[in-house]
Amino acid sequence: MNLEKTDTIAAIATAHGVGSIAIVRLSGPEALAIAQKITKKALKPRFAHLRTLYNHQNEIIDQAIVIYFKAPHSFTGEDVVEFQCHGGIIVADMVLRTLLYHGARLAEPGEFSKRAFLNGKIDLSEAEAIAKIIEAKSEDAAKILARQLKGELASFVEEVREQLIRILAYVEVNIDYAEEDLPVDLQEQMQNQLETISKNLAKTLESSKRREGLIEGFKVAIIGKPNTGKSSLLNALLNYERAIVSDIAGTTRDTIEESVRIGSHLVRFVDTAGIREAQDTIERIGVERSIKAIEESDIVIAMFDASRPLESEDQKIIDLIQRYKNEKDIIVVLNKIDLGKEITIEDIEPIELSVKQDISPLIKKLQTILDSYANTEEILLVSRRQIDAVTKALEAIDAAKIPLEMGELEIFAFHINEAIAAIGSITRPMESSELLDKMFGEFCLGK
Ligand SMILES: Nc1nc2c(c(=O)[nH]1)N(C=O)[C@@H](CNc1ccc(C(=O)N[C@@H](CCC(=O)O)C(=O)O)cc1)CN2
Ligand SMILES: Nc1nc2c(ncn2[C@@H]2O[C@H](COP(=O)(O)OP(=O)(O)OP(=O)(O)O)[C@@H](O)[C@H]2O)c(=O)[nH]1
Ligand SMILES: [K+]
Ligand SMILES: [Mg+2]
Repeated sequence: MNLEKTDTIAAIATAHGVGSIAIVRLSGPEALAIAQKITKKALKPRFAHLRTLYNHQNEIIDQAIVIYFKAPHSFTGEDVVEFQCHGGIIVADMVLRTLLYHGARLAEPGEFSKRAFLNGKIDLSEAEAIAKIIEAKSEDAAKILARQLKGELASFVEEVREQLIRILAYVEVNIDYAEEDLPVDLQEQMQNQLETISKNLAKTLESSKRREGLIEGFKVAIIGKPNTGKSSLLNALLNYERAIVSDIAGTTRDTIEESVRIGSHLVRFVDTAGIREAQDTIERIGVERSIKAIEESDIVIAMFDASRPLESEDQKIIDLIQRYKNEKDIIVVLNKIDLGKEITIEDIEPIELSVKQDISPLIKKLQTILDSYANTEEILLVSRRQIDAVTKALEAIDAAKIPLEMGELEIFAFHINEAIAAIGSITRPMESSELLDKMFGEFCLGK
């Protein structure tokens, strides 16, 4: 039993700055008593009361909406009182200081969420979603995290865990009671079930990696020979003159990266140095850099100058398109169509445009591709920690296959237990207080 007395904690939950309302949160066993000292009135659970707030010298400091959430029916699972006071930093600070004067302690970053976790109100995957939602940089990210916050990943974890436990149950019966080998049909059945679980986990890992851009932003590389208008396109996409544009071939020397939102998506555009015939080392480096940019991107925009016949430098780009067309979404753009069309490229359906006039056909195409990435029902892992846990579970299941074939049931059970622990750690790690401190310590203050 934990005999340590839990502190009552307080913090400002809203952003530090000028806004119309600021919220101060108070959580812990003394929350109600402390709240009554500042409001001088009783509070009914889950009612929005308009109350006058007083400081310790009995001066009026604000008129605020005060809500009491009685334990365990609160965000933290403890008694919680919220003060929704007038915005700006001065009033909220006075309210906070008064709460501290009456015996509350200033919360550590993430301490409200940590308490919610320790009291079983949220699991770790939900806590992670809360932390990330606050920092989401696109609607895509916020939507995926809202699904996780609702417990989607937690249900997936629970399902896989139960399947593994069921397999383990067969074995345990056999370790204890049977001298002879597992019946062949049972062994086969277990192998099949493990295979299904493996496939399911591998699919989740794969689609999470492929859709990392939903959280972090998708990468789009712009490649092409010199002077096709790559930097002009970057500037048009960003709506400001980020990159130097000139009629001198080889203007862009190093890759330039910049992010912009397209609809609900966050996109990071990468403008590269033009690919030229590799006569010297520096130019070969240019080709290698473009290859790297392609490999690191989700979508490739390959630019050609429509007003000039196809040149051997363009052929290098076409070769790259052929090489990567099965792995990447590639959009071929024939730029400078305002100067007329001289180029012909076979077997490719390009978008013809003039970056100087209108890039909306390209933006439309990008939006269609990005929408298709975002439109997914699949379970997505959103942190390194979650990806590592699934990877570990997969490895443990893999390691269990041979002992199962050999009838070494204890070794088999050991590995399946490893897999169960690994997958379970996504929501409920074997309580290591260090891990929890580290995780919740990265949260914002007041969360
Ligand atoms: N004012 C306010 N808005 C907020 C929060 C908050 O703490 N305060 N949240 C903070 O992140 C988020 C909402 N999350 C919350 C989660 C649970 C409970 C809660 O009271 N849970 C109780 C009762 C459930 C119910 O009535 O259905 C419980 O789980 O028992 C409150 C907020 C976003 N908006
Ligand atoms: N007429 C016309 N000129 C364009 C268009 N787009 C770009 N240009 C011009 O083409 C030249 C090259 O443009 P850049 O954007 O520097 O080309 P780049 O592909 O980044 O060139 P490097 O960085 O040297 O590889 C500039 O003079 C631009 O003004 C267009 O749609 N029409
Ligand atoms: K140029
Ligand atoms: Mg350039």
